[in-house]
Amino acid sequence: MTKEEIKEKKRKSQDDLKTERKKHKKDKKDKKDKKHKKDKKDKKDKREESKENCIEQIEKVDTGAVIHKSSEPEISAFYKENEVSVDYPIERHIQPVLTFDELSLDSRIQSALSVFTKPTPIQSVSWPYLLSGKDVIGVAETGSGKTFAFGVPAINKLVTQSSKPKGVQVLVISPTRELASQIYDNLVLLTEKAKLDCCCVYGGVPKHEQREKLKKTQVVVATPGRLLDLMQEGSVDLSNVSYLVLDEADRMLEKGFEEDIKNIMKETNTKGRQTLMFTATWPKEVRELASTFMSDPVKVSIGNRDELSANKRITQVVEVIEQFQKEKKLLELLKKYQSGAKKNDKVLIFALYKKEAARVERNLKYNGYKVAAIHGDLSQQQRTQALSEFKSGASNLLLATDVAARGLDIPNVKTVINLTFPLTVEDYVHRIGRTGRAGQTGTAHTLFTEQEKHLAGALVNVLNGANQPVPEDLKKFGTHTKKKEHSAYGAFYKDVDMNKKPKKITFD
Ligand SMILES: Nc1ncnc2c1ncn2[C@@H]1O[C@H](COP(=O)(O)OP(=O)(O)OP(=O)(O)O)[C@@H](O)[C@H]1O
Repeated sequence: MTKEEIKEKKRKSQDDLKTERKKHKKDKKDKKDKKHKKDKKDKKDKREESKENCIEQIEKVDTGAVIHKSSEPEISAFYKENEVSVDYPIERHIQPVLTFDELSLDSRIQSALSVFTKPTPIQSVSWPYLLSGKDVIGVAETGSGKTFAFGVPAINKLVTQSSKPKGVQVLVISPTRELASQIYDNLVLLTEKAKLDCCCVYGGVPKHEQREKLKKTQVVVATPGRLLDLMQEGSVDLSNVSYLVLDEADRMLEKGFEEDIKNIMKETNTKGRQTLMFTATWPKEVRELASTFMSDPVKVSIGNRDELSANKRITQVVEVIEQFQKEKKLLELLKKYQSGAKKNDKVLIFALYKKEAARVERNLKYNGYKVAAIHGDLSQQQRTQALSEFKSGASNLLLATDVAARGLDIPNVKTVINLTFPLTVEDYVHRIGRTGRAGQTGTAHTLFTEQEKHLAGALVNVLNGANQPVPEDLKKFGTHTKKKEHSAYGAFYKDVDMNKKPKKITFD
């Protein structure tokens, strides 16, 4: 063989090897894709099958607190209409309660519920499990009555106990002071009737009063930081806590809070504890960690919440603009959403960071708007006052950072304006969920800039999932996930991929 021929042969065998490798890689990818598709299909089939079977097989468990009255067709229609899914062995499913008549609670609790006509879907499905002592993960849209979903069984458990409850028995942990305070306001409606004490513990206010209240209370609502502080100084004993709730559970299980939660949980009655997690968004990243705190949990979800999804009663408008156009645009939007017949409509504006919020607040005031603000640079007293003015309607414009994104139940917020897009699309769903609550409708108007293009794909999915129009300008960003420094926030800016854990924001 000549030198040339040898060379040619070598080149050929290298080419063959390359082609072979490419083919192998492609086969591997095809196989993986096929498996992924098959797994997805199997999962879907399983869900459908479980839905079909569950009507026939669900137990009419006698919890003492539930008298099942609804017929199979009624339940079947309810499951379908509300897209209920219960993740639990089919033979251990319990039938939901569709009316308050099906509950046999302590009469004082029952009377507190009489202001409502019927349970919300998350209450209907989770109550039978909770009343029978099970650990529950409850996932339902924003504003769907989750506080009473976990609160009613908690207080009913206390009042129906054979012995008088001693020490702290029920503990609810929430990520922000405002939310803790709101949960407290709801639970007090139940505890007052039942002649029990309830106390709210959060930072930014003196400890003395909280210490005194903790000595005699059975129910505590707390933010993690202050609670740990009081635990460390020996002002609170959690060893009798047998009903523990993490509200906004996905936020509570994020990196920054995780350690605090572990430290709190280990001080509770770990053997006899019923553990609950409630949230509107349940990303994959926290599911495994959650299971380490729970025992044989039932996962109840309302609406198709496997995919991140927004409340469908909210009209979502997304506008792609340039960064520099934002503040002018905001003034136009306020004219649009607060003029004529809409003059007194409540509008909630979200900024991303407190510096931005402070600047926009000044600008709005300069333009003659009476605006209340709530962000981390303000004292707790200022925050509380701003929120209560907005709640009562004394002011109809509130500017907030993500401190107010989750859980806050403010009546009649007609419009949410996202001046700057949040760090994650989960936060977007929570923010816009401040409108369209308790069956009402609302509008969310979002200003989106190129700085956030890495979140465009996930946002498009949320818009599609709620049958909302997707602007062409947004589609142009595709599903880009490239890391990039934010021109407005520079080094403070963290690019958050939907597949990674979101950045922790400390509110406590
Ligand atoms: N059975 C019911 N019928 C009608 N309204 C109800 C019922 N239960 C609770 N509500 C009301 O619905 C509103 C929203 O409830 P809640 O704040 O518990 O929502 P949520 O699901 O916790 O929302 P988020 O995810 O934003 O925290 C409250 O004003 C509450 O009083």
